[in-house]
Amino acid sequence: MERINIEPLTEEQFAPFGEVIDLNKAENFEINNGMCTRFNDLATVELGGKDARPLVNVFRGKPYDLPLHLKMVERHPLGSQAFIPMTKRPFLVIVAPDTDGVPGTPLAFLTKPGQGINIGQNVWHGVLTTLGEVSDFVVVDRGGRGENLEEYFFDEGYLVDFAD
Ligand SMILES: NC(=O)N[C@@H](O)C(=O)O
Ligand code: NI
Repeated sequence: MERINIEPLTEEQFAPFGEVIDLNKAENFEINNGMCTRFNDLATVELGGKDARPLVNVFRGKPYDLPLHLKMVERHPLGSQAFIPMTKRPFLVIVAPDTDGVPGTPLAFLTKPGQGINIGQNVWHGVLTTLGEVSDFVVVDRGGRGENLEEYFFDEGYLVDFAD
């Protein structure tokens, strides 16, 4: 089975697939008489299709073991999907390029503690992959009419782990 090594998440490498949400780099300013810092406009919410509206959700992810046998990636043709961790725990992000409607070789990234991601509309990705312990994420994605989930099951799949 082909192996995929997990790399540190960088804006550059993730740029073709979406945005990295990092409060250390985000636009921010003081509000409420200096009692609050607003980290502003962290990601672009993409909403396509009929009656589209943003959904604000919490996903409580159970931890996966490594090595991970990646059997499937999915995409959301009608909208983006942002994952913002509610705890400062790294998680695994898997994305893949599209080649004529079929995912190419996936890439695997490990976030820094507290970093989130916004996966672009119609971008192939692995489902939320939590590591270590059950973790909550704020997830902002698209609601409305139409089918917003396309799944692709690999013949053999990939073994995802840290390099030896
Ligand atoms: N199914 C669902 O809402 N979650 C997936 O889209 C995912 O990317 O985790
Ligand atoms: Ni998804």
